[in-house]
This record gives sequence, structure tokens and C-alpha cells, in this order.
Amino acid sequence: MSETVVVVVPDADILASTVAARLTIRIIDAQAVHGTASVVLTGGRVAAKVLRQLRELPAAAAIDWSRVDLWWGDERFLPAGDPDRNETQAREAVLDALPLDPARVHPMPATDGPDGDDPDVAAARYAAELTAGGRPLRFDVLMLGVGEDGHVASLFPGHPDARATGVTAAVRNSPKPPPTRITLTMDTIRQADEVWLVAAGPDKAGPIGEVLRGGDLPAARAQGVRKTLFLLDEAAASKR
Ligand SMILES: O=C1O[C@H](COP(=O)(O)O)[C@@H](O)[C@H](O)[C@H]1O
Repeated sequence: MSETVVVVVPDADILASTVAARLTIRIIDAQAVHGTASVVLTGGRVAAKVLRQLRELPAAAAIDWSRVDLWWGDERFLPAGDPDRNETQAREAVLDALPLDPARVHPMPATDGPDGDDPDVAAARYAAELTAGGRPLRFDVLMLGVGEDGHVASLFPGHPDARATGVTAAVRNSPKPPPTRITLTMDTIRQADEVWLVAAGPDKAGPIGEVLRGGDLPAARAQGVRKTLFLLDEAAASKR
């Protein structure tokens, strides 16, 4: 039975530092239990703040970064290095400064990658990477930002691609730019041990309130196998 916990802290800066601290401990604990840790990163403003905080956290020195697998929950389908790519933002925030094993860093394909600008083939390539060698879809922690409309990853409310099945999906005509994206499906998100929904600011209060009241938004269906954690600042939690 999955547990849902709501944590509210005063503001976005404190949220970023507490999420970074939780992530650090979660990775250390996962490595103690099974040697490695698998983390799914999200894009968006609060995610970048969380990653930047990792740079400042003394406890992060206890992580063996060479045994961390990094995946992404969604990606804006743009050329490699584009500043709007979630990967680029994560690299700039902290990844480029960490002693990661490049073979364990798994960005979603870019439009100038091996499949060109075909998002279906790129999404299929990522699904194959996720399941390579019969690897089970299991993540220690999967972080998600929450859009003003209640989207998570690139699963937008009412959008047909949000109902995609399989491991990953290509998204076209996204209501939020850029229009073409790659995303984990909801089925894949729900394979994570822990799902963390991280939201800050008054613009997130409406969807967060709706989700916590059991509304029918993608963010309401994003639940972990063991735990679903809402990590909010007071503004985002103000319409609970
Ligand atoms: O486009 C995206 O937006 C959401 C939310 O971003 P935010 O800046 O409002 O926090 C993000 O979770 C997603 O990964 C990203 O592709």
C-alpha cells in the first residue's frame, strides 16, 4: 500500500534546500541497500533550484556519484545543448560538476541525435535504453515538477498523448512550448519506488489543491509504489 505524505515549508528557497537534502539521504540509503541509486530528474524552475542546492550540501559528499543512474522524466525535443532542454539545465545546475559515470547518465535523445527529429523513434530509443538487458523499470526516486495546468513530466491534462501506454511516448502539440516532447508514460512513472511532486509558488496552488482533493489531473495519478511525497512551499500549498 503506497503512503502519501505532504510536506510544506515556508518558501521556494527552503523547499529547494530541503528537497536537495532529502535526495541526498535517499541516494545514500539506496546505495547502502543495493549498491546503486536510480534517480529520475525533472525539468522546470524548482528542479533547477534543487539541483543547484546539491552543490552547497556537505552531506552530498557521502554520495558515490559513480554509482548513481540518472534518467529524465521528460524532455523538450530540441537540439543537444539547447538552453531549453531539461538536460542542459540539469547539467548547468550541477551535473557537469559531479564525478558521474557518463554511462550511467541517460538523457533523452535530442533532435540532432541518431534518430533526427522523429520523436517517435527517439522515444522508442529511450524506452529500449530503460529496459536494456531486461532491466526492470524500477527507480529509487522519481521527481516531478507540477505545471500550472496540473501536468507532470510532459503528460498534459486532456492531451491524447497523456494516455499513451508503453514505456515512453512522443508528445506533439504540447500546450506548453516547445510543442514536441518526449515523456515517460504514467505507467512508467508509477513503477518508481517513490514519486516526489515538487511545487513552489502561487501559480501551483490551484492544481496542487485539486490534486490533493482527488481531482482528475495527471499530477493526481503520479504515485509511487511505496511512497508519494508532495514537497511544497506555503504558496503552492495555499489552496489545499
Ligand atoms: O515544461 C516543463 O514544465 C514542468 C513544470 O515546470 P515549472 O518551471 O513550472 O516548474 C516540468 O516539470 C517539466 O519537466 C518540463 O518539461
